[in-house]
Amino acid sequence: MFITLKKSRYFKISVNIIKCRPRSTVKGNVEVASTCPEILSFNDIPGPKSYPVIGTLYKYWPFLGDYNTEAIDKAAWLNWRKYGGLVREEPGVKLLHVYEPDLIESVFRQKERYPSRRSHVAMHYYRLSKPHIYNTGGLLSTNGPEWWRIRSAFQKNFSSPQNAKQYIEQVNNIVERFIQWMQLSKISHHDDFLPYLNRLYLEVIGKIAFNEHFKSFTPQELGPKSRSSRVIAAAFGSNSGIMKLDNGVMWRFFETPLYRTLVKSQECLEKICIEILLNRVNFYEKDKDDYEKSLLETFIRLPNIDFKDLTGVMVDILMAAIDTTSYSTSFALYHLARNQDCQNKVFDEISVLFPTEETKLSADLLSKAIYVRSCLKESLRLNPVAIGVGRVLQNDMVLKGYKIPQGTVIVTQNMVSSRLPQFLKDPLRFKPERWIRDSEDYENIHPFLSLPFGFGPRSCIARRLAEQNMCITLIRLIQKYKITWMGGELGVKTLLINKPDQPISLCFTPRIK
Ligand code: HEM
Repeated sequence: MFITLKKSRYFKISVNIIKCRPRSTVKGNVEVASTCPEILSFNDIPGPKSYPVIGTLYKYWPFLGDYNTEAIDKAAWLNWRKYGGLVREEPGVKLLHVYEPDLIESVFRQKERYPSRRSHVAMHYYRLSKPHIYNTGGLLSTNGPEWWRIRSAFQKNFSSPQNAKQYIEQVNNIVERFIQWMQLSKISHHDDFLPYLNRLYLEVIGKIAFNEHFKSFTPQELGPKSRSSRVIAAAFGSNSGIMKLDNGVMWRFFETPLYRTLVKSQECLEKICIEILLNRVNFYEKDKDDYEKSLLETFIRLPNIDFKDLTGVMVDILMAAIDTTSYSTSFALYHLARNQDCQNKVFDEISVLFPTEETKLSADLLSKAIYVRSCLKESLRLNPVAIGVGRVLQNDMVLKGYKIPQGTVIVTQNMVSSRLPQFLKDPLRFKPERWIRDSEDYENIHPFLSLPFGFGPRSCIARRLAEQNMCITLIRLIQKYKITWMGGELGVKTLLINKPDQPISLCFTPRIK
């Protein structure tokens, strides 16, 4: 007798117990359960054919393989259709793709003292080869107790709600200056808006994190060789090669062009960070009372954190802050520009919360901008910057009747799952109301379906700041302009961070007062 197990809570509870339990089998994309006493092995999990020595690595090889690393989401879709909710691969490591939110939850509910990721492997190698500059591979790439040493030191100042709130005014001022610059520069839909958002968020993170004004909208800084242009290019140069390097092996034997780009980008970021850091250390020592509080200022006073730890975290911040926030804002603007009814609701909400342009943007008003925040949530569901979340399993576990050994690299496929009709209604539609409790379109969405900032102690350290910064940008832009989308259907290039695959072509029409 077969029963469907797709949403079974009983099944969710059973996945951690290695005993006789019902297990499901997958036939194409249809999941059915059978009563079966034994736990199956990792190799029994459906997935592409694995060969001796190379495993499934051939799938990633240029010309031979059918995976395009810049369109890895397409491969994830095909695998889901072909193999179902768990997909096994072996590109040099045991790799498991997990699609169903119940199973994703089980993975994250494992008690792990130091949740680990296998990513930024080449960057980790590069930083450890420079012990005079770095103590560790940094927050993004380090695992184990050394990761926790730096994460626990930095996270209080980074993540607490109180800490995020204190930057509202500074960020608002930067966004308002940006809008004035847009007006003066007569930005039109012929311009790609993304590079301007990169500059905006460089200004924002520069101010919040280092109290550094990059002046990136001045004519000199808009040039390609300026400091701000080099930082933005180096952050992108670091991020865009990470996934290919993680999947490649040649860089371990000789300096491949991609590894060289990574090294050059890291060198550029570390040089600029060290200059800022030296400046700040001297400044704080001279004049302790007269400064604007930046993250760096609080970090410098941390016990057990030295200059090399600070360099690592500053480079991580520049790498992690610019592309993520500007891509996410681009997608939010895209969805709002294509869904004028939603944009009108945002405008109505803003008009009530901010009756005049002089109304001060406060933490209290931001917390009341429920529709704006739901739009962001909905946009991040449809277009998360990462296809999913990666973890290295610390202990053996059983998932859907299969034994998953310790050391397996798990990739949760939230981007695909978040677009599946099994898990929410009308999934391809941009519908912020689905997140609003008192709306009639509210859906009780599984909490592990959309995880744009990851989950648990290893989740994005800057989530609150990033959400707040994007909210402020959306509020100020939509307050001023009716925004229309002038491009085609927007897709993604999967470069570790999902980049819009075409220019952000927006028409900004000033709203009539
Ligand atoms: C919309 C903006 C952003 C998104 C969607 C985002 C998303 C993510 C995700 C998915 C992770 C991995 C989480 C996990 O493994 O569970 C992450 C980690 C991280 N993010 Fe963000 N992020 C954003 C902005 C930022 C900003 C602005 C910063 C820095 C100021 C930042 C710094 C970091 C760092 C340092 C980590 C590594 C944390 C660790 O491993 O302990 N992120 N982020």
